Amino acid sequence: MIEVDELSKSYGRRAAVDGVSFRCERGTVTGFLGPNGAGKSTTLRMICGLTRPTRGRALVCGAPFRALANPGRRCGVLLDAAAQHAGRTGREALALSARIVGAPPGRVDELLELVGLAGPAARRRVGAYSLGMRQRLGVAHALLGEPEVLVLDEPANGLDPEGIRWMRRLLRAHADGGGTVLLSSHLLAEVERVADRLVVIAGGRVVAQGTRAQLAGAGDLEEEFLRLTDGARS
Ligand SMILES: Nc1ncnc2c1ncn2[C@@H]1O[C@H](COP(=O)(O)OP(=O)(O)OP(=O)(O)O)[C@@H](O)[C@H]1O
Repeated sequence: MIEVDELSKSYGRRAAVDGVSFRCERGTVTGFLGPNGAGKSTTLRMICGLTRPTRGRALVCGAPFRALANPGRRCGVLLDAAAQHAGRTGREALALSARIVGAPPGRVDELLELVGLAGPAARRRVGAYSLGMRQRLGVAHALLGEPEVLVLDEPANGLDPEGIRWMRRLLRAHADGGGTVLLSSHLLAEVERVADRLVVIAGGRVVAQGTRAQLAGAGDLEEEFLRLTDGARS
């Protein structure tokens, strides 16, 4: 479970995130949606203890991320798939993280298989990976410690249609198994098919949250999303 309470971050006089509050319950996928520059990444970074809030707080499994004893076993994180060591093979990178998290030896091959990087792909250097392959490896890293919570920033970036469907099914299965998933996107179509709840952010503020039906009823969700975020694109 994730609890975000009045989370705010200012850079100088500019508020990147301003009083953002929402909850992600176990067994659900929450889509965190907003146009470019809305404050999604900054919010996710604060949830994961990488950016210090100016105000407010975020709890993951009941505690601030930085206070979790072995965070990789509670909360799997994929914030920037491009930020991975280019010189290691996919398998080496994952094996190294497995040791840090304390994952059993067999987990690396199991995950490479799960994310579609088994075989020759696992033996290639990460520097030669496409963005989609890096996203897959990033997801494997996030899943290493078998965490309850997953926090993923734009995980569908660079994935082809088959990859997007694979990601959707993986996240759905994680939530259906009792996990908690929070994923961001600036593309409504990517998240509306998998998310149980949507949190829409624009200009650093939450402008709507709820189920699809609560947000748009029988109407057009895309129209509603564009209306809600109109004027807040930067
Ligand atoms: N380190 C920083 N210093 C100054 N301003 C920042 C910093 N990080 C983010 N910002 C600003 O905060 C605002 C929100 O940025 P953020 O990256 O959180 O948005 P986003 O919703 O993730 O956007 P995108 O979809 O384009 O990735 C933007 O105006 C951005 O320029």
